Amino acid sequence: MATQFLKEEEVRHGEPDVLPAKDMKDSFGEEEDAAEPITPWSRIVASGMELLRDPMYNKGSAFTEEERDRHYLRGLLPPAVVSQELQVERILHNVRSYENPLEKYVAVMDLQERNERLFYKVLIDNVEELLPIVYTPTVGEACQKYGNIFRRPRGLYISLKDKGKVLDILKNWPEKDVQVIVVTDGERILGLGDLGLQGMGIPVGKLALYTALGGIRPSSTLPVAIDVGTNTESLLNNPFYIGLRQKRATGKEYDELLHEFMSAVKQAYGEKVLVQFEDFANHNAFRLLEKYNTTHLVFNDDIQGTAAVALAGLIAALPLTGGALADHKFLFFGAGEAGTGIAEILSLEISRQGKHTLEEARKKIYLVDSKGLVTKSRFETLQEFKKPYAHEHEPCGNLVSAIKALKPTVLIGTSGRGGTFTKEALEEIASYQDKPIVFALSNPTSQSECTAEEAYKYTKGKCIFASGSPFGPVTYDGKTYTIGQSNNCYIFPGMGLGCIISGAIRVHEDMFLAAAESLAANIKQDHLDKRQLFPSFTEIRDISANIGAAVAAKAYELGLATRLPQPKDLVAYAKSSMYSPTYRQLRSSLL
Ligand SMILES: O=C([O-])CC(=O)C(=O)O
Ligand SMILES: [Mg+2]
Repeated sequence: MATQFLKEEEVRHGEPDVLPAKDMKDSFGEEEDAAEPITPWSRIVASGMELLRDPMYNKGSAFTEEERDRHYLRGLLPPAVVSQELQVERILHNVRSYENPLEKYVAVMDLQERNERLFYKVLIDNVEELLPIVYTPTVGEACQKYGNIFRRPRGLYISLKDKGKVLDILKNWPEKDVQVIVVTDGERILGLGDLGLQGMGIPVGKLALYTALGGIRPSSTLPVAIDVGTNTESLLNNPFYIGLRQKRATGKEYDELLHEFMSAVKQAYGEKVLVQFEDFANHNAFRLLEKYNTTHLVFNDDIQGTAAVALAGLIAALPLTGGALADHKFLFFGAGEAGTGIAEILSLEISRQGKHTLEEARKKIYLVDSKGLVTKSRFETLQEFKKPYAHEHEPCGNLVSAIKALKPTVLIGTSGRGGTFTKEALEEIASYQDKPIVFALSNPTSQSECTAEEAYKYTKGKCIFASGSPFGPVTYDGKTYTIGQSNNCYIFPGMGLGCIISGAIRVHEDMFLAAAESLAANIKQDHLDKRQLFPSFTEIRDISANIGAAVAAKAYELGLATRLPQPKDLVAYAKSSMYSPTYRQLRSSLL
């Protein structure tokens, strides 16, 4: 009887996460009517062994006696019926028994393939412990070895071989109501470089966080990896590599595939699907964003998400340093997506405070790239995105000489190069500045410009520190500091939620400013006492709801929202729209 069908109430995003009143009654009840119409929120799911093999509906040993009888599961499961809470404990027990983070990653991601609600319950209830596993830093190692640990495909793989067929590929995806896509071409995965198709681990991980942190329904998320080849020899020579064995296509060939994808996305899912560009190399990231942000609902996480989160950290730090943002001098080490993205949002925020023009604000910001300080004398040869920061200044060949010459109060690492905030550099900034702000934002941990411990040690406990990858607390000179993680995962889930609940059709930079301000507002005196610039992840779902509401409010204000009328209480509406991983009852139907 494997063909018997069940239905589960499925809540769509933008609809509050409650069932219509008539369906609130216990769905096991005899009142079930075969002729009952299927609501727009219903889904048809198989029963018996097929049900156990379907990660969206499988509850494993948590299926109740009644469900086992009703849904043809008796005998297919061992007799012990356990609660979801006990299942969570069991999973944690197993995950903790592995010492190697990559083994933990495989164990947790396997769960996502078996039992999706349990996966999210484990993740949501243990977010601080598991974030470094499903996300930075372990996801970086997972991508490096993606071919070796490959078990089951997840997401859509679109390669040069598929040119002309991209819409057909989207049609192969089982979900029709996609609301958020994260797409990468794998050319700059974290600070690990070109990992080709193995970069797929990043969209998969980011979207797991859209659900766990931002409450986006898993079935409405779609990870995509675009395969145009890789220039990484070790991957091309690895028999387990999962992508095309060729060097990266560029120019017209690349642009055509990307364009076909972007057009197909709109055709398949409409105007309101959010596309997050992730881990593209600089030479494509800026131009793709510019090309598509007037026609699609898109943003680039590494430029704009990273920028908003860093801005939130800088705003949060002001009570510690005193003064306003405009009173600081900023030096960026690394002038790519993150560096210039932060520089731009920072200039915008300073200019919005009314005392400075955008031009004046930009003058407070200096960039160091691989050739040294970005100066006017280099203007002609600079990439476009660096040009606003090419100021009149003597050349400085390296970071330390730039610190000496400029005496910045804020030092931000976005270089993708580990260990580059040397003892000398950190000692220098602490030599003239009482409370220097030092952000080492590159990921994963191996690429962080310095460790939290080094930052406190070499500045003799003076610095106010944040990092892109997680670090545990640091004790220096008898004081213990909590290290805030300036990672875009504080922003993108709330940004997605805000776009969805408002039905936004474009992402505007002011929506990122609103998100940053909302995040910064979580930092209170007790955080500042520990010099912690970002809140703990245990509160992240409420924080995401607040960010979502702030983003949505801005979208309404800018006339970019299509879901009308505007809900009166956006925070309550955001919260009620969030996915909950608690098991739902399956209803018997269509007998
Ligand atoms: O994934 C992360 O941890 C943050 C990010 O976008 C990157 O480093 O590229
Ligand atoms: Mg990224």
